[in-house]
Amino acid sequence: MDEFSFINSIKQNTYKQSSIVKGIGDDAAVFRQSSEDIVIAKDMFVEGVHFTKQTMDAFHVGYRALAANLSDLAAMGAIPAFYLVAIAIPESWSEGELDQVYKGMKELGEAYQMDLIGGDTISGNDLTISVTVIGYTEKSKASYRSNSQDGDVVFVTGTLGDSQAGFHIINHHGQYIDEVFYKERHRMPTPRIEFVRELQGVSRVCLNDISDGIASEAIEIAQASHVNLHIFDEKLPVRNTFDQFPQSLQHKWKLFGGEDFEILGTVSKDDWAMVEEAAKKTNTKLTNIGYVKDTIDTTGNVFLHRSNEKVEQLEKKGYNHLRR
Ligand SMILES: Nc1ncnc2c1ncn2[C@@H]1O[C@H](COP(=O)(O)OP(=O)(O)O)[C@@H](O)[C@H]1O
Ligand SMILES: Cc1ncc(C[n+]2csc(CCOP(=O)(O)OP(=O)(O)O)c2C)c(N)n1
Ligand SMILES: [Mg+2]
Ligand SMILES: [Mg+2]
Ligand SMILES: [Mg+2]
Repeated sequence: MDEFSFINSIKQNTYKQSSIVKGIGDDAAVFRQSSEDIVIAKDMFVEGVHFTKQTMDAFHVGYRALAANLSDLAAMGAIPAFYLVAIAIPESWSEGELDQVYKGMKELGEAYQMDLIGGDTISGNDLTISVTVIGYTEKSKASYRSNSQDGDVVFVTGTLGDSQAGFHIINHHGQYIDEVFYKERHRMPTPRIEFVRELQGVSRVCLNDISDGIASEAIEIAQASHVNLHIFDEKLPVRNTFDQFPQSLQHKWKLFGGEDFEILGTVSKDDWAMVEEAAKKTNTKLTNIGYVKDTIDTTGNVFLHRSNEKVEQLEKKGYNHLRR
């Protein structure tokens, strides 16, 4: 294998998106768009930081790298269309493994009619994948973190803490219930594209996806919208077998764990029924976990109401790459 035969091997023969003018094979890709807003996001996925050969198979590496990026498109309410992949490949990764990485990406990409339209290939010391995704929304319909308002309902999809529970199971030998579910939530998270696309009829919705833990993502919404979020610990959705783990770990994983790639959002009370309808239609678990309160004296804070009536202000202490 050399660089160019590798690129040839990953190149699509045909494209699904009708807006494509030039895909892989020139200095850049070209697509044509006239009436929608273009949405672009990039997330890296790096050996030793996001995964090791012990925590994931090559297929999962590709799948998870693209899933995290699709989750960011979901958080904008966007329809996925294209992706570009820059990859640094160590000598220790075989041709067969690389093939599996791209198979993982392809499986998810094809599920959303996405085309791989470019990227870059180099050799490197740790497998590093940098994905760029491109999607679109109807004009002015992107769901910004700054869209939250006083009185909104706070909601979250799916269950929380699963990915870190899966990571724990992978790294600690032992007997666990529901092992397959938790491991898969770590390796093959579901970007909530279908659900957010059903929210198009809602006039204003605020969304953020949970990569660093719900506390961190909730604070991002509170700060961008200049509001306070109040969430109830007892309402935070967890898997029915989550109580097999020590309580302190449950608390840590569901609030600060991250990598669940669920959607945290807020919407007006009047539109809550439409969100419930979207969840039902797309078979997505949805939970009302609290409310938004605008006060004159403080904004940008998130308060966790505990079952003992105690209220604590949450810190942004989820996953943070440059915390030193
Ligand atoms: N090195 C960088 N250069 C430019 N923009 C960046 C860089 N890192 C992050 N960003 C931007 O900062 C914002 C927040 O990034 P991030 O916290 O990674 O979001 P998310 O958790 O949704 O992936 C995004 O708009 C992202 O594009
Ligand atoms: C080997 C390994 N160590 C640690 C983790 C935990 N971890 C790594 S990155 C991360 C946060 C999410 O990744 P990030 O790059 O911050 O995604 P973004 O917020 O940009 O979407 C977590 C919880 C892991 N998944 N694998
Ligand atoms: Mg990011
Ligand atoms: Mg995000
Ligand atoms: Mg992060």
